[in-house]
Amino acid sequence: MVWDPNWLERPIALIGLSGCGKSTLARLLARALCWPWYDTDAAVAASAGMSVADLFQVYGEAEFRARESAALAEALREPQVIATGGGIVLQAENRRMLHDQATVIWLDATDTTILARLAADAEQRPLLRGDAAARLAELRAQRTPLYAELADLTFQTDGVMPIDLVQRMLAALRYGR
Ligand SMILES: Nc1ncnc2c1ncn2[C@@H]1O[C@H](COP(=O)(O)OP(=O)(O)O)[C@@H](O)[C@H]1O
Ligand SMILES: O=C(O)C1=C[C@@H](OP(=O)(O)O)[C@@H](O)[C@H](O)C1
Ligand SMILES: [Mg+2]
Repeated sequence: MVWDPNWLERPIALIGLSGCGKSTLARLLARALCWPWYDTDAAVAASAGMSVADLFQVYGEAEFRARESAALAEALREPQVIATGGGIVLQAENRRMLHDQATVIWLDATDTTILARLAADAEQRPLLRGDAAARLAELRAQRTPLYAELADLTFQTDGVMPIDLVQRMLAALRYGR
């Protein structure tokens, strides 16, 4: 990682697998920076008038992905902290937008941590239904190279409270740690 003085001049996008803390951290980091925040999943749910889980079930993943790309494009129009969905990196167009227009922070956690965090919430994470551990392993294998290629900064979140992660992010963004 090489510190870039322009990191705080662009929208900040949080990427990573489900359960690594993107939605939680985006709000907290935005508050600390006095910036707005945006969650692409919340925007998609609002645009469809139904939950992400119901959208997957009724209209399918392709419809969700199209709405997700539109939400990302809208989010990148102003400086704010953006929580993406774990699959945002699947589409080349989304990767191009993130690379060109955002400071990208990759949040990671071990499978054990993610499964524990999401145990109470499996119904709202359609891609982890069924054998969640096996699905998570597949998603990690497919997506890790995509997250790694885009990331300006990376944080391992296991055992670190959100508020402490925000302090680490601020230090890295402002001073390169
Ligand atoms: N650093 C953390 N330590 C412990 N629990 C966390 C942490 N970050 C997020 N969580 C919890 O994990 C769950 C998933 O977090 P969320 O922000 O929705 O992740 P994502 O948006 O990446 O899927 C939530 O219950 C949240 O409270
Ligand atoms: O990993 C994925 O493809 C998805 C992750 C979810 O967001 P979180 O990463 O916030 O759980 C949500 O966008 C949708 O269920 C698909
Ligand atoms: Mg989220």
